[in-house]
Amino acid sequence: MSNRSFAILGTGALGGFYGAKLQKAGKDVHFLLNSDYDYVSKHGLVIESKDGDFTLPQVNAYNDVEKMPQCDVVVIALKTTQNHLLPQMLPSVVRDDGVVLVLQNGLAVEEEVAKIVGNVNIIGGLCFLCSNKVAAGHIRHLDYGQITLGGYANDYESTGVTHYMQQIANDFASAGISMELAKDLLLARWKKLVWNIPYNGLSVILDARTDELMSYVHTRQLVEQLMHEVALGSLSCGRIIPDSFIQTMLNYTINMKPYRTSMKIDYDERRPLEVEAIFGNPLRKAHLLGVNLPQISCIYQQLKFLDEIRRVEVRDLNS
Ligand SMILES: NC(=O)C1=CN([C@@H]2O[C@H](COP(=O)(O)OP(=O)(O)OC[C@H]3O[C@@H](n4cnc5c(N)ncnc54)[C@H](OP(=O)(O)O)[C@@H]3O)[C@@H](O)[C@H]2O)C=CC1
Ligand SMILES: CC(C)(CO)C(=O)C(=O)O
Repeated sequence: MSNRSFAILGTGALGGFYGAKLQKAGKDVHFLLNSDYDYVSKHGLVIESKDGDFTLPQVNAYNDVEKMPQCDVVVIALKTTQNHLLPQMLPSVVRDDGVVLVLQNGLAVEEEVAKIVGNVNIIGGLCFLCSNKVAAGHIRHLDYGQITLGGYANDYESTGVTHYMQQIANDFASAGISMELAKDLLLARWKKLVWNIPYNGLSVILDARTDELMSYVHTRQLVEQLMHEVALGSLSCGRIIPDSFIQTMLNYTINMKPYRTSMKIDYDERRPLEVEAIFGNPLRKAHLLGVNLPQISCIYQQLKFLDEIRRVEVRDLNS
């Protein structure tokens, strides 16, 4: 067993789930919390999971990154809407020569991380996980859980499978998490967007669950068209997504339990939407390479409107 230490920045649906699994497997894990800090420092974490429920009555909880020890692996599990906090969080918690593991959805976060901490290894992880936080320190894992890891190098050059990726995959695998290693992080991120762009976007705009989007011919066609446009975006970066992958994602969703996407949950809960990481960054990357993605752009503009309206409502409610 390795003795690598882990810092989980954002102990919510994803960070709480994977962090708790790592601690249960005997790893040294440190959790950064926000509003749940008091509760979790007293009561720990409860994980309800389709793979078996468990509780951790005691965890290393922090409400200030400066109080955390420097760790070997720093897992970014905040919503990307909080990434403006990373410049003040990362430098103090990551060990020189340590690893920053970005488990968020979307594109280009690794580029932001590389600008903040130059002396570390950066790994991206694509999580096929359906998990929600249902109360303070209480995570409900509904389905799936696999993580695909890919190494980050300047401009998303492909790194192949690195030693660091292998070590971290072993740590997570020893905690019962299914792991896959990708040679090319940029391709892996575009592949994840094949799912997130249509379902996250349409679930909010059309007020629909995944099963509803797949039940009607018009929405199903729209999902498929958006998936093909994501593949065009990927191609603009020189990464080929085959049609068979799109078919696999459609089948995957048909077989999934009816699901409210993470963006839909955020919208319903009046939280900011991850529009820039999931839509804005891919659009800008493709645009810089001379490729416009009109259908994705149309979804992006509608989401920006809905997000802005919600933010104004929340601001007015709190003032
Ligand atoms: N949930 C899932 O199944 C999946 C999620 N993802 C991605 O993972 C990322 C995280 O999503 P998810 O876990 O669902 O989101 P959550 O909102 O459940 O978790 C984020 C956590 O970060 C905490 N946080 C926010 N600000 C701070 C701060 N300043 N200091 C400490 N903690 C803070 C929040 O605490 P508080 O609420 O108290 O502010 C919250 O608990 C996103 O990019 C998402 O797209 C990807 C695949 C699946
Ligand atoms: C694909 C899925 C459902 C789980 O990985 C997801 O990423 C999300 O809801 O945002």
